[in-house]
Amino acid sequence: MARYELVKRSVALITLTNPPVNALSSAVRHAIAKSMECALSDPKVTAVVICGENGSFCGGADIREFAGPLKGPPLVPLLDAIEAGEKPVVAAIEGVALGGGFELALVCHYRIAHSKARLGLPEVTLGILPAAGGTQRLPRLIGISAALELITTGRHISAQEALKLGIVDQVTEQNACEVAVEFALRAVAKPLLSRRVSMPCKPREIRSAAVMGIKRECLHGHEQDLGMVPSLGTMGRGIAVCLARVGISVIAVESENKLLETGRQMVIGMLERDAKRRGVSASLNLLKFTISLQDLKDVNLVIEAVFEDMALKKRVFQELSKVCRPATLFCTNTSGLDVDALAGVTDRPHLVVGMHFFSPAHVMKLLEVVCGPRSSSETIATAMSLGKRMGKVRVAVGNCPGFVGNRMLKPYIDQATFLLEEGDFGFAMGVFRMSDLAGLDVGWRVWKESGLTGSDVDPENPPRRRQGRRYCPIPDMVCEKGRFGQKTGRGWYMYDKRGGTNAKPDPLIQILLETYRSKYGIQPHNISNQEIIERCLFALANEGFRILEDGIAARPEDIDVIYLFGYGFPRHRGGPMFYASMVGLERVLERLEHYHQAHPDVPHLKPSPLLKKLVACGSPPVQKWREHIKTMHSHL
Ligand SMILES: CC/C=C/CC(=O)SCCNC(=O)CCNC(=O)[C@H](O)C(C)(C)COP(=O)(O)OP(=O)(O)OC[C@H]1O[C@@H](n2cnc3c(N)ncnc32)[C@H](O)[C@@H]1OP(=O)(O)O
Repeated sequence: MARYELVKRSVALITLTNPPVNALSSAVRHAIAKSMECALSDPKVTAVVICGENGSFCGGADIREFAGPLKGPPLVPLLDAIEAGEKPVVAAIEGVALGGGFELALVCHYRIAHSKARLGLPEVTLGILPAAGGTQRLPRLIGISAALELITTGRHISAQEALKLGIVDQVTEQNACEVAVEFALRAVAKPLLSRRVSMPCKPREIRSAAVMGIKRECLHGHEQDLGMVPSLGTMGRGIAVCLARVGISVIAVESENKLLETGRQMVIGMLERDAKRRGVSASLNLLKFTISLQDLKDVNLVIEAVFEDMALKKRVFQELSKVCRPATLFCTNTSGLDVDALAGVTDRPHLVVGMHFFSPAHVMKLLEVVCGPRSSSETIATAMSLGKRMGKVRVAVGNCPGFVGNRMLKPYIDQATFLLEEGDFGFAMGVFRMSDLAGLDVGWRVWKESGLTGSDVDPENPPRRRQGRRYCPIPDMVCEKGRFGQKTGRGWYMYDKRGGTNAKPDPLIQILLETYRSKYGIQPHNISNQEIIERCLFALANEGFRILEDGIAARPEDIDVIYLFGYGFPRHRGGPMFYASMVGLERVLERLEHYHQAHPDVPHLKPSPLLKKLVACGSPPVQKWREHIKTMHSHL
C-alpha cells in the first residue's frame, strides 16, 4: 500500500499505492507509518519525499472504508509525527491532494505541485469537516479568510492558485516526484522549525507530572511551613485526574498525612467514576501521593496549583528550583497573577509558563496557556500539547493581570454592579449568579490587594470613588457579612444550604440596597434590558479590543473561544467579539460613546482606539481585524 525505496543514496521515497486515487485506507496509513519509521531511523536517509502512484498524490479518506468501523492507525498522530520529524519531508503532488490527502501534504515541510494538480478540502460536500488538522494548519499557512473560504466551499484549487496562496512552494511542468527529490536534497541543511505549520516548536513529551496545591485553610494553619509542605486542593485534584486519565504518571503533593488520605480518596473516587462513565478501567497505578517535595526530583513537569497568593507561589517555586532537575518545566495554575514575576524567582525562567485551568478542572474544557516574556517556545509548545492531550480547548495568551478571560470580566462585572447601584435588581441569571458560583471572596481579595478596599481605605473619602474613578462598594458590603456565594449558602442570592445551587432572591440584599441608596441619595430608576445588555456586553467587548491592541490575545477568535468554553457565553452568539461584529461595530462604538459621556468616571466605557480604527476602516469582518492590529505578542 506504500512502496519504500532509497533514491539518490539519501532520500527515502514513499510512494502511496492504493489505486485508483491512493486513498488513505487503513493499510495505507499503516504503510506510511512504517515507512516513516524506517526513514527517520535510517542514518543514511537525510530527507523524505512522499508521492502517489499513477499520477495521483492522494484522494483523501478511502470512501470504501466509510461503512465499517475505523481500523488501523489513526491519521492525526501519524500526521503530527511526520510534521514533528527531524528530517525534511517533501510532498510531490500530482493529480489530486484532497481531504485527508491535502492534510497529508500540509504536514510535509515542503510541497511541490505539478501544474495540473488540484488541491482542496472537499469534506464539507460530504457533510463533514476536515478533521485531520486541515482546519488548523491551513489558516496558519494562508490566513483565516482564505482558509475559511476553501474549507466552507470545498472548492478544488489549481496548482497555480495554491502557489499564489502560499500553499505550495513550487509548481512544475516536469515529473513532480523527481523535482521533489532534488528539492529535498537541497532542503537537508535548512532549519525545519519554521516549516512546521502547526507548531513552530516541537513540544517535549511529558511522561510524569507533579500537581501541588495549598488549600486556603492550610495557608492560615501552617504559615511557617509554606512551600515546604503543600497540599492538594480542589484545582489540584481536578488537574491530577485530567493527567492520570490520559496516561501520565502523577505525583500529587499533600501537606500532611491526614490531608493525604482525604486527597487520595477523592482523586481515586473521581477517577473511578470517570472511568466507569467512559467504560474503561481507572488508571490508579499512575498515581502517587506524597508529603515530601523530594519525591518531585525526577518529574518532567510540575503544575503548581496553590492558593492564589503571590508570596506563597514565589516560595513554592523557590523550593521547587532546589528540588527538581534543571530541565523540569514549571507551570503555574493562576487565574491572573504575573507569570513572569514567578519565573523570576526560579533558576529557569524560560521553563516557566502559566496553565490557567477553570474549575472544576477535570470538567471544564478551557485552558489559557499564559506565555510570559521569558517563556521559551518549547515550554509554550509543551504546555499547549499537554493541554491537548488532556482534552482541553487551549488558547495561548499573553501575561497581564487577569490574562484574557478574567481581565475582560472586570469591566463586565463593574457595569453589572453599577447598574445594581443605579436601578432595578433585575437579573434572574448572569453576573450575580456567576459570582456566587465562583465565590465572592475571590474578587474581594483581589480588590483588597490592589488597594480598592480594606481596612486601610477610607470608604467615604471620597465616597463611591477609588483611584480617580467610580467604585461601587456593594460587593464589599456583601462579603463583609460573610456572604461568599454558593459555598456559604448566601451571596447575592440565598441558597437552601451551603454549596446549594437553588438560588432565590434574598430580602436582606434588597434591604441592603435600599439602605445604601438612601444613604447616598440615589434615586433608583428602571433600567431597560437594552441598556443592561449594552453596558455589560459592550464594556466586555471593549476590553477585548484593548486586549487585542496590547497583543495579549493573538486574534478575536481566541477571545471568543475563551468566553465560549470558560465563561458560558451563549454559543449561538459566537463570543463577545463576534457578537460585537454582529451588532455592528459602528453601533457598539456609538453606544459606548453615549455611555461614556453619561459616565465619564468609568474608563472602561471609553471606546478603545482599535474599535474606532476598525469603524473608520469600514467595520471589516472579525477575521480581518488582525490586519489592523499593530502589536502582536511574539509567542502567540
Ligand atoms: C482519513 C481522514 C479523513 C479525511 C476526510 C476525507 O478525506 S473525505 C474524502 C475526501 N475526498 C474526496 O471527497 C474525493 C472524492 N473523489 C473525487 O472528488 C473524484 O473521484 C476525484 C478524486 C477528483 C477523481 O475524479 P475523476 O472524475 O477523475 O474520477 P472518478 O470520480 O470517476 O473517480 C475515479 C475512481 O476513484 C474512486 N475514488 C475517488 N475518490 C476516492 C476515495 N476518496 N476513496 C476511494 N475511491 C475513490 C472512484 O470511486 C472511482 O472509482 P471507480 O471504481 O472507477 O468507480
